[in-house]
Amino acid sequence: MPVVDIPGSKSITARALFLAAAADGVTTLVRPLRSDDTEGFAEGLTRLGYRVGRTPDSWQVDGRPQGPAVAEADVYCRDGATTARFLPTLAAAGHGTYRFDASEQMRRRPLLPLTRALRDLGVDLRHEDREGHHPLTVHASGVAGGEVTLDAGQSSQYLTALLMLGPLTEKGLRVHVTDLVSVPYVEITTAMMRAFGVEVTREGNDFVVPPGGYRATTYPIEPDASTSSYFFAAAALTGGEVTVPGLGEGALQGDLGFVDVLRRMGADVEIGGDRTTVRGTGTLRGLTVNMRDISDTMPTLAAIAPFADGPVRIEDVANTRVKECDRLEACAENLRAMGVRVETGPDWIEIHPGAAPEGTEIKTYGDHRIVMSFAVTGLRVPGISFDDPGCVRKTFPGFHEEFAALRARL
Ligand SMILES: O=C(O)C1=C[C@@H](OP(=O)(O)O)[C@@H](O)[C@H](O)C1
Ligand SMILES: C=C(OP(=O)(O)O)C(=O)O
Repeated sequence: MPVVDIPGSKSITARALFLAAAADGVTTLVRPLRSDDTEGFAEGLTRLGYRVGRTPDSWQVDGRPQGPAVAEADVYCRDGATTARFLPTLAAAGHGTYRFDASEQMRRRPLLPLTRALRDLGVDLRHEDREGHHPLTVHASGVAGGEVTLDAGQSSQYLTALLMLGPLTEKGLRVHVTDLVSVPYVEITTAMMRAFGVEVTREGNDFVVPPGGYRATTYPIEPDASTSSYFFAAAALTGGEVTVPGLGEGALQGDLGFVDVLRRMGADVEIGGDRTTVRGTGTLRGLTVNMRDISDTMPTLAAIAPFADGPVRIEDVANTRVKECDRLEACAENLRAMGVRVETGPDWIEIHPGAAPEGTEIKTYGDHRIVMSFAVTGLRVPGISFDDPGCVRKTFPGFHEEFAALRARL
């Protein structure tokens, strides 16, 4: 019975770094994710003058409720959207001139609703080249707070950034949200803010955050639920069994809900107090599923869909087009290269199982999830390779070794 130790959650590590930096006192992150995204986040904090101490199993952050310790900084956010969207927001609460840039991939990804909201709150924020994209400079002089309207229909990260900024403002924040995707990620944010001493209240479409700052704490990081999806999918696809410890009934991450999709398809799923087990049964039913809440697992499902007993239709995932790549088209293109019939629309993909898929070199577009998803397909299709296998470093540098070890045990 393979038990797989999954590295820490990217989303929780990024939030914990932000909240720790903003808190009064020293916070310890226990078992943070060590990957390109989170190392980039920690490096960004260091550039802004925060002290981040590291041991193999924990990171310590000296909080600075008054904001960055330096008056000027140049921060490179790499490929991380959490870094690229959360750090400029944190910096806005301080006093100084902070420039943020990112990789080509991240520069293409949108940011405008967040930067508009920050400007509406009085932040002097200037985009260098293209409005709503990196690079950008924040001329920070603190944030008074008040009311602001936000369209988070493209990314919930805009809302998370503003909510986490709230306690650092003088008056607190009321964010009126006109649209919102990836709702469970906002629930991670509010649960974590509570652990750092701040209660966010919801009044209809308004999120209300009190002023007053954060309290430092010791924060254990859950294993990453999105990363776990590849291992759970592997069990469902091969008739094997996979247990992930540390992710159970009380898990913060909505992406654990991917196991409910596998259950609907025919897998046996057990969610215990502190672990989750998926057992493949040999049945993989086709289905129609709305993945608006758990869209990082859309490629995982697309990658096993050719083995279902009927069409798999994934709906309401328009924003997967503005992730590390256009994931709907990347999944469709790679499945077609394997000989699978696929259709896509503005916010959906439909995969039609047919003849046995053929091996191909997967076009990854530098997207870690395209690699990890099609590695699962590779359990049933000989001859799958990747044009850029190393891009898994974004969230799981050891993925290929761990997955090979699982493969040998399934
Ligand atoms: O807040 C977060 O940590 C994340 C939110 C989601 O993004 P969107 O809200 O842009 O869908 C998710 O896809 C991303 O991997 C991490
Ligand atoms: C979309 C993702 O990352 P981010 O938006 O945090 O860069 C992801 O990890 O799938």
